[in-house]
Amino acid sequence: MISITEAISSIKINHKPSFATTTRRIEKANGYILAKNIRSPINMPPFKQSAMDGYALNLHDNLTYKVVDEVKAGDQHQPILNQGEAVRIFTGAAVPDSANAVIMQEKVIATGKQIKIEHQISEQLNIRPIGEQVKQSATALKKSTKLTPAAIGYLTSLGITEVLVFKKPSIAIITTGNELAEPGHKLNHGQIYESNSKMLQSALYSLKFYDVTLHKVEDDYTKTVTLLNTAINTNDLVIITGGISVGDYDFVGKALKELHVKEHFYKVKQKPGKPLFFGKKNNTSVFALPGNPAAALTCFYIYVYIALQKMMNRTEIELPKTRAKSLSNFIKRGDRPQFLKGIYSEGKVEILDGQNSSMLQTFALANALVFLPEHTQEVKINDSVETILLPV
Ligand SMILES: Nc1nc2c(c(=O)[nH]1)N[C@H]1C(S)=C(S)[C@@H](COP(=O)(O)OP(=O)(O)OC[C@H]3O[C@@H](n4cnc5c(N)ncnc54)[C@H](O)[C@@H]3O)O[C@H]1N2
Ligand code: MOO
Repeated sequence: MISITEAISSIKINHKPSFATTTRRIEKANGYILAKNIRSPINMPPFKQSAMDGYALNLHDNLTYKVVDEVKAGDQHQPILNQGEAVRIFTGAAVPDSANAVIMQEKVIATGKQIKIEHQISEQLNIRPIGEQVKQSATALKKSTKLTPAAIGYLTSLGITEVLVFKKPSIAIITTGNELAEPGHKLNHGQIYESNSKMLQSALYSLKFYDVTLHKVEDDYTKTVTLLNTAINTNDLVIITGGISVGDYDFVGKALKELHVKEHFYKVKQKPGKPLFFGKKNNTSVFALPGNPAAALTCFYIYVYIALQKMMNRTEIELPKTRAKSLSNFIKRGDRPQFLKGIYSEGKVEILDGQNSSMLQTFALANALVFLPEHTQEVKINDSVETILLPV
């Protein structure tokens, strides 16, 4: 049995960023990392652009201007202004070359075709110069930038429709167990609904990993070997739940051995999630998480999460941690370090009841895991506790 620290460092050491790339449509690239610098194909803005509804002026010494034309957003004509002339203009419209300032309409007195401004204004006022945001051929975003909704908006504003990004791992989730029934069917005696697959798939989706397939296998050694073999050969990451403990019908460990998956660790001194396995075959990572749902999800956040971040070449590879004042008393039994479901808010954390690894009810309310190290036996109200913030 190894420690949590050893398990985490094994995962860090054994995951390298994947440099495989893929081209994605921009609207499907949120959360991906750019695999090369992107040059702007255009100047942005592409023309001298008005930032206000008002008048574009060819400035002169007088405060009175003659309005000679109008340019709306999208208009293509370019009226030529002599000094002292103005055109009515609107936000986003192209400012004529011969205009050198825009005054907002609230600041003028208009009488027929004439306007009067209150005082002299400076050149270029309210004009967004060509290429102010980014110049044509300049680097719009650098390689390794994580694409966010704002980045997608920005690249789209430059007319970019697809981007070269680092591939995300393809992930198989395999659930094991004869007792597992599909929701939608009546439960027979001894059955429970299978919930780990949808839970882990949702956790992956919220981290923006979408290449996820779900598989299930009954407690049968040959079928387990066959399914694991295919999953390992066709995915970058395989997450198995259940069947990893020591029972007569726990076939996952034996199947992984038969398939020559190199074991990096099996069993971590922690609660929940003691029978956690991590191994690799070729470039595929294999995590066998305990079947108990809360144990499986805890192991996902503490361990699988790190593997995913490393694969994606991200810099923040562990979930954020903070110290928080406990709002609860808690007594830890045994000497395993423990992760406890909690609700964190503004520097304080409530440790929830119902910490059993089979229970998801409290996990459904939690937004944090409180970590109690090996030698902490008790938490009292107002004690400072390490708190891991969940991406929920
Ligand atoms: N003799 C020992 N027994 C057990 C030990 C031990 O050290 N010695 N460890 C216990 C701990 S801790 C855990 S955690 C579990 C882990 O067992 P497995 O990973 O082999 O998981 P299963 O036995 O298959 O399932 C455990 C539990 O979870 C339910 N389950 C499984 N899969 C799903 C799913 N997809 N959706 C919902 N629920 C699921 C399953 O029905 C069981 O109730 O072992 C202890 N035993
Ligand atoms: O590891 Mo088990 O998850 O303690 O119940």
